[in-house]
Amino acid sequence: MLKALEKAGILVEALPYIKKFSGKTVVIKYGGAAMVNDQLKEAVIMDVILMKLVGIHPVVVHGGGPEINGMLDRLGLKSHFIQGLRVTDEATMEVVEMVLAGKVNKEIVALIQRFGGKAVGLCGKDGGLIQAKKRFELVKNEAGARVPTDIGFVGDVVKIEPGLVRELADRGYIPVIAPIGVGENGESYNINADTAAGELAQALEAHKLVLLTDVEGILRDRQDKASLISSLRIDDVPALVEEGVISGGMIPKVTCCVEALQGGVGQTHIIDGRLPHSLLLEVFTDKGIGTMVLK
Ligand SMILES: Nc1ncnc2c1ncn2[C@@H]1O[C@H](COP(=O)(O)OP(=O)(O)O)[C@@H](O)[C@H]1O
Ligand SMILES: CC(=O)N[C@@H](CCC(=O)OP(=O)(O)O)C(=O)O
Repeated sequence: MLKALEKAGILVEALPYIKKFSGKTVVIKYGGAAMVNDQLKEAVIMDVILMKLVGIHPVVVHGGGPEINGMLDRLGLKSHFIQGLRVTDEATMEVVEMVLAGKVNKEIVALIQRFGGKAVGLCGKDGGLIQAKKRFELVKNEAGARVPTDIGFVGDVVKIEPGLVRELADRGYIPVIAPIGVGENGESYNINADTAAGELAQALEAHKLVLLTDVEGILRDRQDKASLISSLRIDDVPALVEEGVISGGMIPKVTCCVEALQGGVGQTHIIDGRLPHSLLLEVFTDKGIGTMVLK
């Protein structure tokens, strides 16, 4: 049990951070891998609600990769990834949209409401929020050259229309956003949730972008927790990707941090969403956790 003085100390420690972030936007990417159990989900949601109550504008962008895999599995469809991105044919796109915009999005909204917050769920189609076009992923061929490769209905963000999100945030709501983009002809695009979060953070001129995931942060050696890279300069990122230290799902994460910083976002962090209240620790305490990617 914490003694009263210690509890007070914790609150006092939070004060400068509350003051610093009041009125500022913090984009939180809540990944499927960090949504593994209800207890953890509730802890994340409570942190987000607390942020809102002290005057910060949290915006949640969620993933749901494992949920999509589960549903594809039940339907007898295969999951296939290239460089961390799901190869998305028409049937897969239908499932992705149903799971992300239909199921996961509304579950998060309901949870926020249940714990006393106010939330509105959107996908990138609502109000033209995330406008996208087909992405051609650069993939190394046998000769080692990077060639543009068709991976189906995977989208690149063309434009973000952030007005609606700002209005909702100003009116006391926590916007919850599913990473589905809309094309010129109203077609849907599957956008990696980290990428969508990074783009939204830029468009909203966010103070901070926090990516919650299922590892401690960026590890130099994935078998060794002690090898956590606690701060990483953007200039050092390409070499770590080239060496294979950063691979798979970590590639879109670190790329989106780099782009967000270049696009004016103040701070970017990759933290462990499995650790209860990691978000709170990151935002309100002196104790840095996870990996901070910085300019
Ligand atoms: N250097 C690294 N450090 C930590 N994790 C890494 C690294 N390189 C690749 N990864 C992988 O990236 C994963 C996180 O990405 P992903 O599975 O897409 O998570 P999320 O669902 O949270 O977006 C980790 O679980 C790990 O398997
Ligand atoms: C193009 C692409 O890969 N889209 C992702 C979108 C969901 C996502 O990013 O979920 P996590 O954050 O839980 O990984 C997918 O289909 O899995």
